[in-house]
Amino acid sequence: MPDTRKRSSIWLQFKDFFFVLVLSLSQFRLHGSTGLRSGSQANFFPPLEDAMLPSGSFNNRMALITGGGTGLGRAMTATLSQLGAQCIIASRKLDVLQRTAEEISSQTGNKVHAVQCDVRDPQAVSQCVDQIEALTGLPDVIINNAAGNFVCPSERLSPNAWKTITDIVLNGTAFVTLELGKRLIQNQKGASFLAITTIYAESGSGFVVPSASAKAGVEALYKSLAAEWGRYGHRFNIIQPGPIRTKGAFSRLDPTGAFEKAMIDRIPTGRLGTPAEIANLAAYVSSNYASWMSGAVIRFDGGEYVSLAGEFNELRSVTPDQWKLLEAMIRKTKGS
Ligand SMILES: CCC/C=C/C=C/C(=O)SCCNC(=O)CCNC(=O)[C@H](O)C(C)(C)COP(=O)(O)OP(=O)(O)OC[C@H]1O[C@@H](n2cnc3c(N)ncnc32)[C@H](O)[C@@H]1OP(=O)(O)O
Ligand SMILES: NC(=O)C1=CN([C@@H]2O[C@H](COP(=O)(O)OP(=O)(O)OC[C@H]3O[C@@H](n4cnc5c(N)ncnc54)[C@H](OP(=O)(O)O)[C@@H]3O)[C@@H](O)[C@H]2O)C=CC1
Repeated sequence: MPDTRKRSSIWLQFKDFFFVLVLSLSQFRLHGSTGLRSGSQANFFPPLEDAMLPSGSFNNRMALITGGGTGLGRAMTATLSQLGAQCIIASRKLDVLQRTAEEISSQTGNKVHAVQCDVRDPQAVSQCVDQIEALTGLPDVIINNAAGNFVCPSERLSPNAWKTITDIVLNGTAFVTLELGKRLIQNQKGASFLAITTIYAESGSGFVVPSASAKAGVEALYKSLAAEWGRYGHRFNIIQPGPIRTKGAFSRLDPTGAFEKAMIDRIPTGRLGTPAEIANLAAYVSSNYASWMSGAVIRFDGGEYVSLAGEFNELRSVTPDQWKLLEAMIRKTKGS
């Protein structure tokens, strides 16, 4: 390589390194020594971590949670198990599932089964449901939580990148829902289906376009089936979480940690959600306390969506002194 090209390539690598270093340092500074970030108003909205429903609410009930080995799915499994459910967690990584299953069942005393399944493959889904039928019988509660995602400018997406995300999120949810739905109908058994989408399923979002498209599809699927399959005893609901720090999500959506402060700044409750909070909501929606709830879309985001949407919300940063000036200017205006 000629010297000038070598020098410019080294400079480019240095620039990349410097960019990541600055982002990482800013993250360190923002996290402070506690590792937690929040706005001052977060003190008004402390997260409660204990299970909300009465103990035994899920006694004699079977719950399938896809992606239940990690993150939010794991928290939902822990809560349902604590409330008496026998849980089945399913995803690709059997070792992760088995570890989670053992940890949760040793805490709650209720059995948690681990079943390997790639939801993109309809045959694997059908075999997984065979396994579930043999282990516990058909479930009463189905939570479609498994997902794949990463931030990426759309012009950099390969066809396979698009297919991978939409296969996991939309096709995977459809395969699991249809396979279980058909068997439940055949057995004349009712069930609660819950899909975990996200707030941008409604608005769309740049840089996560396959995820936004697939999550919007999941919402259409669940709203449609809520209308069609009530006659078989099936309820379909949707939770749209805002940002909740999990390794799976944040390592792919905010790899340097630089965007977390911006998220918190625009969340009116001044903090991220916690896995235990969403687990309580998922448990309520899946329980018989919510037996009249179907076709619902529940946004659970500390107010982030409305905060992003309102044209004038940035005026929050105007100080009282600045308001005095602004008001005087506005009042001085006469006519149009
Ligand atoms: C903050 C509020 C809103 C938040 C919403 C959050 C929503 C979420 O869904 S968070 C959940 C995040 N969790 C996960 O994503 C867990 C599972 N993810 C994965 O396993 C992987 O990340 C992946 C989704 C990529 C699937 O893994 P798999 O091994 O099946 O695929 P690969 O063979 O690695 O990749 C498939 C094609 O995608 C391309 N690709 C992968 N990563 C990227 C990237 N960062 N940027 C661009 N393209 C990527 C990869 O190159 C493959 O394409 P090709 O090279 O053409 O074959
Ligand atoms: N955390 C957040 O801020 C938000 C999360 N969400 C949603 O919450 C849900 C959980 O996300 P979170 O816990 O944060 O992230 P995780 O990455 O921890 O969870 C995703 C899960 O999906 C499983 N999974 C991925 N691909 C497949 C596949 N092909 N077949 C079966 N299982 C699969 C993974 O297990 P394995 O690798 O073993 O297959 C993993 O357990 C997702 O639906 C996500 O879209 C929505 C909004 C915000």
